[in-house]
Amino acid sequence: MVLADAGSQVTLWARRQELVDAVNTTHENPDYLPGVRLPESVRATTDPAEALAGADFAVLVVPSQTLRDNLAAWAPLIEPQTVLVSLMKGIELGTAKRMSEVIDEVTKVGPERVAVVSGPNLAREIANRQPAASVVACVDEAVAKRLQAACHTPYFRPYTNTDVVGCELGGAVKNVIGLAVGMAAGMGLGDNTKATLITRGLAETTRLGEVLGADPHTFAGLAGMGDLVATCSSPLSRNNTFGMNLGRGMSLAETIAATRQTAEGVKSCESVLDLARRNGVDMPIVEAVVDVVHNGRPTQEALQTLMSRSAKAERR
Ligand SMILES: NC(=O)c1ccc[n+]([C@@H]2O[C@H](COP(=O)([O-])OP(=O)(O)OC[C@H]3O[C@@H](n4cnc5c(N)ncnc54)[C@H](O)[C@@H]3O)[C@@H](O)[C@H]2O)c1
Ligand SMILES: O=P(O)(O)OC[C@H](O)CO
Repeated sequence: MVLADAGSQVTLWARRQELVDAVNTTHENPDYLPGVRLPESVRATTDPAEALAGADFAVLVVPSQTLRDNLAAWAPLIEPQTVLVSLMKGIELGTAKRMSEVIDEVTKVGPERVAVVSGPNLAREIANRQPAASVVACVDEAVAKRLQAACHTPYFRPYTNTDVVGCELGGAVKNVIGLAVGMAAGMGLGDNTKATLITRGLAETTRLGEVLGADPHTFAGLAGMGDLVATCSSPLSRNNTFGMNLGRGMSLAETIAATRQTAEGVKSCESVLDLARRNGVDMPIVEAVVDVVHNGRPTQEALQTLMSRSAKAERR
């Protein structure tokens, strides 16, 4: 919708024929965004070759853990001019790779043809055309500027950045911190606890980012603090809601059953922790989330562990 509103002809790929038919005939995606009328210049197809033919940009947005397999099938269809754009906010399990790394590894297009869009961009609010800003990141600034122009609308304001690593880490780790903040809210804890988790969550994200070569300033921007604040304060956030259900005492199985859409932090908390450990970075909040989500640790115990860590300087 954003790309179409900015003037592009958009072809949406989807797996199910009935959803494609609904988008093409009613201009609505009834399963994911009911009540939102899509521009008529958005067409849908089940054929990836049709979606990719002649594309200036291919915007990739599937659950992060499914990207590699999907992309392997699409790679032969990607034309030499096409820039690959990731909207995904996850880290791959097993490899601990960011999505742009997976894209480059599978397609071999080179980092200059891989871009990332990340920021406080809850889909439902964007679909309602509420004002929002975002970051368009690519190591090649000229490519970032082209993509910025392609998604700039009166309600969507993209800023360019060349720090792909920082933008992607900001997006992936905020989902995990969103789970932690949701858990605290579900436990009935108040704003001091939530603000502490948000701020120290950003501190551990920045610590990881610096070791991986990101610009620490990125984490104070839209793809860092901006996205973290949106996710940690919104009832629309799947990660926040997922955490809240766990904090209220629902089991993991019940919480998964209650979650219709992708809450990336549930899987990515493990891969973020893996990435941190590979790089010798301490991420205690991420570790606590993994303990609760994957090791069945009660939220109260995980919180106690966090609060009983040794006292230290705020910056180290
Ligand atoms: N929804 C948001 O507000 C938002 C905002 C910014 C970024 N993101 C990111 O976008 C990514 C996708 O999330 P979403 O919100 O679109 O999730 P979603 O659950 O709403 O939609 C996921 C889509 O992927 C499809 N899908 C599921 N498994 C698939 C597979 N194996 N192969 C191909 N398609 C598959 C589903 O059918 C669905 O259409 C995530 O990384 C998320 O962090 C989401
Ligand atoms: O619903 P969430 O938790 O995946 O958050 C959505 C977006 O990432 C916010 O920018």
